[in-house]
Amino acid sequence: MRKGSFSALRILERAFSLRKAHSIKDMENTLQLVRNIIPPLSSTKHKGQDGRIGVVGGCQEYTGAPYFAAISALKVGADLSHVFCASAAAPVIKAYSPELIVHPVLDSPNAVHEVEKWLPRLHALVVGPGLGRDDALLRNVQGILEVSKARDIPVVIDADGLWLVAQQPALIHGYRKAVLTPNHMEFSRLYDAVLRGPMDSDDSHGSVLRLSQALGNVTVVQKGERDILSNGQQVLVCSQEGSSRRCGGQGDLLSGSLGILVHWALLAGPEKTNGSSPLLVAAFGACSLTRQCNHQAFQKHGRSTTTSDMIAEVGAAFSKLFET
Ligand SMILES: NC(=O)C1=CN([C@@H]2O[C@H](COP(=O)(O)OP(=O)(O)OC[C@H]3O[C@@H](n4cnc5c(N)ncnc54)[C@H](O)[C@@H]3O)[C@@H](O)[C@H]2O)[C@@H](O)CC1
Ligand SMILES: Nc1ncnc2c1ncn2[C@@H]1O[C@H](COP(=O)(O)OP(=O)(O)OP(=O)(O)O)[C@@H](O)[C@H]1O
Ligand SMILES: [Mg+2]
Repeated sequence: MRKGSFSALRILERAFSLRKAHSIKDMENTLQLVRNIIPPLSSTKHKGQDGRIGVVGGCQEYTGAPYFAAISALKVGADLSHVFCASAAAPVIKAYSPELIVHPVLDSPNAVHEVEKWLPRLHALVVGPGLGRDDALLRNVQGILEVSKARDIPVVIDADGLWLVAQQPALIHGYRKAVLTPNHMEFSRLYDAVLRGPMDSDDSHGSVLRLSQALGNVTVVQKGERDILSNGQQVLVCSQEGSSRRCGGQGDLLSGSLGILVHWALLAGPEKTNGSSPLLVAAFGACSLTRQCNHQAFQKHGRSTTTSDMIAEVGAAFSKLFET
């Protein structure tokens, strides 16, 4: 190798390691903000006080996704976790877990009312895991989103909930208590629908920032090799070590965890997040936790790792990241 190209390589290596050190420091600072929003365990609290979460999703085809989301909210620390699903999915989800409260209402003609009557008792909704794309169900979910917004309930929107938002961005435009958690495909579909053009794949920070701004500063979490999070003002990157195992359901773990973290973050407020947006801090917490669960499960199970193995790691991963 020529001398000039050798020193250029050294400079590049140094720049890379400085950037890495900088991003590790940023990650640690943001993890500290997540720690600040976690409510202390206390013997004086009553059931429900640390969070009651509702998951809206689950149809004939998909029963795993709403289960993963709802059980993850409980494992992270919610006291009660409800699932509002289509009637065909309910007995299956109930059979997975006695810990979930399951309402077979989503395909009923009164679906919006059936969910709305529970809203005064819920702190946050996770809308979309395993919802499917049936028009009648999506119309009901549109109504549920409208009544939830009217009551100022925080909503995490994932999976087929994002399909609905791509059809009707006005549904959540400007709603500051919404967080969207698109995967690669969901992000490009949303970007196309909202910004009326393909995203620039060489500028993922800019794309996430622009999508959030175009949606009226709704918080957007683009999941991927690195998760990129923005509220249209600030951009955070989560590159917590995970693994190369990409089994289905990991996004459901993320959206369910985020449901409870969003509630905790809003309760704690910006004083506890050092002026950063509570929703961004919550989203950073859920991304780090999901990736840490993936890392720990992969250490034990390698290629056979599934989302159930990751859920079994939630307790240890939470302690490692947030209870140090
Ligand atoms: N056990 C279950 O019940 C599960 C159900 N699921 C549900 O399945 C439904 C459809 O979800 P999908 O995520 O398949 O959504 P889509 O139907 O939009 O498909 C996304 C597609 O993008 C591909 N993709 C993902 N990341 C990519 C990347 N980085 N580059 C290129 N392609 C990429 C995936 O292979 C998938 O085929 C949702 O309701 C979802 O909740 C999933 O959550 C997985 C688990
Ligand atoms: N290439 C990758 N490397 C490391 N982590 C990744 C990678 N892609 C996604 N992840 C992580 O996996 C988790 C789920 O993201 P993913 O893109 O699989 O969501 P999803 O497609 O919605 O999942 P689901 O199957 O639940 O619908 C996120 O925490 C994300 O950070
Ligand atoms: Mg998904």
